Amino acid sequence: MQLLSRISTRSFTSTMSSTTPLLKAPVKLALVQLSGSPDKGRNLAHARAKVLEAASRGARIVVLPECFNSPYGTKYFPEYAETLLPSPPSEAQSPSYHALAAMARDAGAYLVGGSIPEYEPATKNLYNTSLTFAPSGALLATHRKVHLFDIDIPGKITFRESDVLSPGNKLTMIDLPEYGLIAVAICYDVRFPELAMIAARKGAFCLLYPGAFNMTTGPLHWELQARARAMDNQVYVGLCSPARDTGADYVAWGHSTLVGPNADIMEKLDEKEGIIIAELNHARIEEVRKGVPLYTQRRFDVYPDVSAGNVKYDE
Ligand SMILES: NC(=O)CC(=O)C(=O)O
Repeated sequence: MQLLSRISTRSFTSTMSSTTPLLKAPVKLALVQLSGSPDKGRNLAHARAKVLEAASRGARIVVLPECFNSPYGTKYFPEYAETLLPSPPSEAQSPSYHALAAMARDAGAYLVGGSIPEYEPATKNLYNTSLTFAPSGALLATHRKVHLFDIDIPGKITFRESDVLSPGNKLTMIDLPEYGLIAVAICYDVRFPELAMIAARKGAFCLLYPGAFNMTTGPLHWELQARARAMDNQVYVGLCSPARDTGADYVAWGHSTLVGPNADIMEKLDEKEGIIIAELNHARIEEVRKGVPLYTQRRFDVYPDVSAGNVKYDE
């Protein structure tokens, strides 16, 4: 008995205090489900119009979909890829980077810029990369998709991002000074609960995934993944998809979804273009964690804490 209580006291130590406010002030988040086309210029202009619309409706964090500037597919990535060159006169080589920076600045909002195909000249590698900008237009973080989408479901879908892309090597957490920490990852990354768990234990209030599930995996797993990550971690989760284009090589499921910390669907779109805007607040996280106090009940004497040890992440 004595031994048990000694073990449990030690193992109940969480990496966070339950009184730490994860979300410092209520914030409106927008998930912008965009229709795309093969025309990169049109995609950037369209994204800009929708980001400004979301901001005019009060959103202070705006999220775009995976590969919002190009069609999604391995044959498109080399053609649409850009090298990330922040300073002028590189605008022509890096149009998406500069367009996103301007959108954030003109919207006066944090912008999780979906993802774009990226080319790194030094290594000649291609990545599926998400750029997050501050309301000033400054780049805050870069997330390269860590888990590449390689699946083979006979008769349904075969996709191998690793034929052309290289994986990123870190977890991405971003400090938004007025609000707190968010984590950003891309699509297939959502299927790996470790990323979400580590981010939440490090104090993220919201996990954001630009993503593009398809007509096979979308109905099966899209909502389930979002709700599972929220349920396990008692945080907000946002999945932001392109709108469905049945003429595209890869037909996206759509259904951008915002889930609350109790795994509740706060808002969900259908397959068409649209914008979700909803308020996130700390009181809701606290209420959920008080009711089901997972954060004080973990047993790291029985199993390891995945957020401890050798984790590569930006904070
Ligand atoms: N497109 C992806 O990266 C992932 C996906 O469609 C799935 O996991 O299903």
